[in-house]
Amino acid sequence: MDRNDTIIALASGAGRAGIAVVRISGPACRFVLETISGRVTKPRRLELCTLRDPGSREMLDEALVAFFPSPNSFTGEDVAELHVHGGRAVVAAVLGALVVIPGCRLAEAGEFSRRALLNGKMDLSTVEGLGDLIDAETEMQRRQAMRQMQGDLREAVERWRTTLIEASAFVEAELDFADEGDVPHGLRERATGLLTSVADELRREIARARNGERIRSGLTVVIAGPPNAGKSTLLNALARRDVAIVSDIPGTTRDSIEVHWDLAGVPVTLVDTAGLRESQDPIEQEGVRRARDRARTADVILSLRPFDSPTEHLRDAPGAVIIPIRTKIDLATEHSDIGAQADELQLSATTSEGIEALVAKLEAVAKDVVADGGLVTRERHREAFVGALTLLERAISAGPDHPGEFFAEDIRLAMRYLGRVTGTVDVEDVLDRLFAGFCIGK
Ligand SMILES: Nc1nc2c(ncn2[C@@H]2O[C@H](COP(=O)(O)OP(=O)(O)OP(=O)(O)O)[C@@H](O)[C@H]2O)c(=O)[nH]1
Ligand SMILES: [K+]
Ligand SMILES: [Mg+2]
Repeated sequence: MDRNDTIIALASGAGRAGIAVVRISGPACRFVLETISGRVTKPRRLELCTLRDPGSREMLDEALVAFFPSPNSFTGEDVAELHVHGGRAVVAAVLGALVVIPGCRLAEAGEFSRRALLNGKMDLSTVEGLGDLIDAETEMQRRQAMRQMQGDLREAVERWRTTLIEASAFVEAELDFADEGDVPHGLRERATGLLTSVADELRREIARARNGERIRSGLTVVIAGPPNAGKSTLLNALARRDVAIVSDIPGTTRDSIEVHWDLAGVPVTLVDTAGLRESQDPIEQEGVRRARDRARTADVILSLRPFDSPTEHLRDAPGAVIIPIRTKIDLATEHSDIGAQADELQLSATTSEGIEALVAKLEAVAKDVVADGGLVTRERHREAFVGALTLLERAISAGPDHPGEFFAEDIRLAMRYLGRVTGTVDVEDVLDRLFAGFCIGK
């Protein structure tokens, strides 16, 4: 991947559209404009130009052209945008004409953003925010991505790093004075005070991290319970679609069936599972194994049991919210009813009783997640925060007799962890993975 190449890509979505945007970035940008549109247009103005094939001079399209000279552009390099008519053949012809210009080639996935990062226009956390913004499917994902793209995470990390640098300065001073055998009072205490303030903030963000990750990647809600509890019926009712097969034969559902759902702006994957029971049938056994697997990693478990079954609800799912539900209550008679357990939601898919209350409960869970979202949106951030916190806690608890050199080293390593979040250190580790998920032209 040569950084001196001028890169070209369709920046808008593929397929038929009114307008398509072709983006160009790199040192040959001016030459490209001269070649294809006859002139370099005025900076940051849209100008109507006739695009011509560089070889045959045949007209390719009428386009609005914008030129963003370096360094005031998305990538920091000379950038141009060609707003062409969005037909597939138009786009193919324009791209075809551009890539034969010397020094030009098609961009790789995420290459524009990578250049923006390498040229200091963005840091790793804001590039991630941009990626998430483009992938955002729900309102809360959009808001979260926007905050990160605008630099909320970066600013916090930079603030903490500044505080830690200040703390290091006190320790350095202490080490200097120690050489002279006359250490002024309170330097270590002041350094420890600064570390404590950063550690407190890190701890708070780590506590909220799961919620931030849930907003980004979605909540998993698993419907679990014995065969014929009405799990598939409930999935269909919530999805308002006939997604899963329902029958009065126990063991109908084998595979886990997933439906995507937008719950108060939070993306949700709703999973219907095989009825939990002992079975001789190897396929059903596998279904039950998958059901238990999904329940183990769920954020919310809808634990179902029919009104006439004494089944115990799942209770031991660490980290998950469990909503116990008693189903088919439309069928309950004095003889058959074995009674409600405390905290059970009463539900009938036939009469729709309880459905609204269940949705309200789920929305409340989603709202709690959103209300306590915080700065962390990815496991990568959480790991860096945990790493930094561990070192700060070690330094804080070591006490005043801890050698200053060790204290300073812990601070330095903690700063290194924080630097991973914004990409000031170890950036290459993360880049390839991050940009692989990007589309071409981003
Ligand atoms: N009367 C009544 N019948 C229901 C209700 N919910 C489900 N049923 C019936 O109960 C039977 C089982 O429903 P399913 O949705 O297939 O149950 P399941 O839990 O998915 O069953 P498995 O996939 O076999 O584990 C079907 O005949 C449904 O029509 C309800 O609220 N009231
Ligand atoms: K069934
Ligand atoms: Mg089922």
